[in-house]
Amino acid sequence: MAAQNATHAPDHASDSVRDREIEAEQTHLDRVYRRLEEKIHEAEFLMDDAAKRGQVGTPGALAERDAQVFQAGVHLHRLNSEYEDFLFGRIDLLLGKDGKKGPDGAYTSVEPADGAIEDNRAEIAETLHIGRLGVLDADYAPLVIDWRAPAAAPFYRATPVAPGRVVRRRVIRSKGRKVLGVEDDLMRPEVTATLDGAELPAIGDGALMAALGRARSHTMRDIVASIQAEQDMVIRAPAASVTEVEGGPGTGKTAVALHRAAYLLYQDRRRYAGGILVVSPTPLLVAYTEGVLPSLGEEGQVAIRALGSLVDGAEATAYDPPEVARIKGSSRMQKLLRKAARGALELAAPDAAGPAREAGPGTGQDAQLSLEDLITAAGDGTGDCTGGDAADNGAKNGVTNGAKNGVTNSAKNGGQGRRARSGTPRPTMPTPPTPPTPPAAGPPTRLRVVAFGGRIELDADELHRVRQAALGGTAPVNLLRPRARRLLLDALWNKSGAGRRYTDPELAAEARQGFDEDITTEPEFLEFLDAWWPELTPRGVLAAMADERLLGRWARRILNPREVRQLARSLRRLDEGGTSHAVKAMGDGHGPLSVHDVALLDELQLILGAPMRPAKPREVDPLDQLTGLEELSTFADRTSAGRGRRERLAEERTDYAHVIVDEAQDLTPMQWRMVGRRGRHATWTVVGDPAQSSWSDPDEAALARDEALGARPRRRFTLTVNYRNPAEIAELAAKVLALAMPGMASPQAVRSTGVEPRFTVAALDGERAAAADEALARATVDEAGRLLDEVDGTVGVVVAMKRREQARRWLAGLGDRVVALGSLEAKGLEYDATLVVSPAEIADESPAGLRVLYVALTRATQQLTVLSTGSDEPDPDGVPDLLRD
Ligand SMILES: Nc1ncnc2c1ncn2[C@@H]1O[C@H](COP(=O)(O)OP(=O)(O)OP(=O)(O)O)[C@@H](O)[C@H]1O
Repeated sequence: MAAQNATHAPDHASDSVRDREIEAEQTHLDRVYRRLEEKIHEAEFLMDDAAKRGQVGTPGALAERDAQVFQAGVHLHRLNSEYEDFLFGRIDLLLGKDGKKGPDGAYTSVEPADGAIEDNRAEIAETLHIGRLGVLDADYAPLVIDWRAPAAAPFYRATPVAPGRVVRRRVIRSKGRKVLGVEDDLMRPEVTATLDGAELPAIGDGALMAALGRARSHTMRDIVASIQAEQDMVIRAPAASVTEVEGGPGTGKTAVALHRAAYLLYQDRRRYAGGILVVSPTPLLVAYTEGVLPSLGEEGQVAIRALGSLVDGAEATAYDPPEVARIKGSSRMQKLLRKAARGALELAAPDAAGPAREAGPGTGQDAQLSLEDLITAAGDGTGDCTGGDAADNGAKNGVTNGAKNGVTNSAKNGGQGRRARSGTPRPTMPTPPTPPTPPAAGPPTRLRVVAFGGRIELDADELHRVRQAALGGTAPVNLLRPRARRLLLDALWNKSGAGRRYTDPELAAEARQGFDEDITTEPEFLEFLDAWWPELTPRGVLAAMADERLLGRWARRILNPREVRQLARSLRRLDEGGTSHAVKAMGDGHGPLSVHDVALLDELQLILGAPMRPAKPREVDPLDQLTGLEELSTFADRTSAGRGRRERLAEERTDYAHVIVDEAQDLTPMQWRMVGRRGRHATWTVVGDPAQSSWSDPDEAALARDEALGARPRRRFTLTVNYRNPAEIAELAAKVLALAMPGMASPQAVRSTGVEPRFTVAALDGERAAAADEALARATVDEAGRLLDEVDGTVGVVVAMKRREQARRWLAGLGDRVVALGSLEAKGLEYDATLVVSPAEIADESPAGLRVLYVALTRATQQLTVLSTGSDEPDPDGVPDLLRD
């Protein structure tokens, strides 16, 4: 920790010294802007020159340069108006041990030269300014060092214990082109240092405290100006393999993970052109954090996605009740989904009412029938692929005379225009004058073809056997269709007995080839195949699982009957119309998804196999194209134009070069599998806090996590300082931590505000439920209003999940500084003030309830109120049972 231990002069510098220092920084900033303008002029000159000299270079290169100049102009304009702190830091350094300079023009030595300090006096040998991008002057001397460059590392790492060459670290606050203030930390307070003969002053109360004291908005800010040493170690950790970071609430895990993404891109843009994925637990946390990377100059290659939106087309925000989430998240689902996918084949094709089925005669089935029904219904004449009469007609018409002599004359006989091949027998399928069959669901239960002048039929049992044979092994169900087709042909061929008629294997093979060709080019056969082996969709299969009877069969020895009931009931949501029979659901499944459904969809995608689609060309990253001036992009630029692009990039990619998992403690085993598939070849940064886990079976999740990360070597870090909560709030939260995870250490709060948490009580025991709710509503609104008056920024009201909608209604009139959150939604977020409503309700909601309550209690940066109901058993001071000593 640098600033925490650093000595900052307690604002002893007089106003005139402060003004002088600000003036000096202003002069430097002006120089930087002048240099940026020069660079734009240079680019414009190049353009002009190129135009004068005609087509020098390829048209593509000229267009690129044109775009570059245009972009640079736009960016400069925005830099002027929008970049609050383009230049934010400065370090004053002693002479280094060696005189070597790095590529950024700065001296590389970490340690000071012998004799750099004598009698506690020293001369500053080098001053570096740190900013969001690097700028060199015309002589290649550094005007600004990019915060990610090695030369900037001492700005973050130096501490009074290990100051290296740093004497003073300064944070500069600016807006647009104007410097507003400076905050200094002295790393060697005992040394009197001079710069150009004048003593080096120290101004302000220290940068970290200034940053932490600022009011919060609904979006996270970058911490680039005040990254602390232990955080910097994580951000700059080598990219290889897996970086795991643990730390309590408010230790900066999310901030560090995002800064690390920017650092990795800076270090090796080519490598990470494969994209960086940041996985967040909730859309709220995505919205809260998504501005950080653009403000650091990076966004084009980073996709931030919530767990509920990780699968294209899925946008889940609903939460399952804990007992259902527990089932859906468990790794037992893998086996169940495999069974369900195979079982679902027996149900209707998704387009069961579509034209293909109408074209195939006799495929009608009672839409409500399940597999058993379908099989027992076989043989009643409704499940044919080809109508019996029609088949007879075909035979009578002499379309086929697969005769003993093996000569086919279907072409001669005008048989359906098939290609005639001498020497091969000609099995055929007739094209019967079929009356359209009413749309129906359920797979066909009989396949009938006409070949060799006779009818060949596979009945329901035979078809079932063929299906089982095709399903052997673990290959994706949709991709097994060619195999099923081949096995069907084998079965038909065997049944025809034609194979026995040929003693000459060559003739037999030729006959078989003709047989296959003729049958498989018949529309009726293809229609049969479509209906009998439909292409399954993940949503369709999931919806089919809403049928409790079917699910019970598929889940035998996997779930208990209670779990089957709970799961089936939950999946009924997918069947929008509410008609929950499985067959209809198979063609439907487009109802709202829960967050946990998404991992199931992803697993099913794997089990079913994606239909082949032409590969989309990968988009070129504009950052790769812009050379030299690429650094000059700004926040507004990147957020507006970037969003659409970011979404497209995320849509196209399922495999990333680096995966960052935030709040990793919350991923269920099924979610780990989903995320793991997106980083099969990736390096990883995984941040989390076991004490905040809302998942009830951490061992199972740990196993799934290990599988997702594979055998890659891991590097572990622990963050120990809580930058969010004042000590007063952290102390209260620690009481719940002691209950939730006995023995687990709390992070150390970096500051204290002197404001103790407040306790109030809404409703007392014995009140009727409606009256108690009203009292709770009133108390919530009153207290939220009071907190809004107390703080300048945001107020978060955290309630049990079951009260989420209710609380939103209660608070609707208080404006947008206040937000109502279900306890599971509070993950990762922070507010100036937090109101936690009924700790007992939150804790009782799930087996991990105490940990969820711990999360709720650690969201505030300034003030916390705990509002109790009767069930909290508050003492006379309003302190609920759970929070007493
Ligand atoms: N070095 C720093 N300088 C200034 N602010 C910081 C620093 N480190 C963290 N913070 C601030 O502390 C707060 C907590 O950070 P962050 O959300 O990243 O913590 P976290 O460990 O992810 O917390 P949680 O586990 O509760 O989600 C944020 O407001 C962040 O900006």
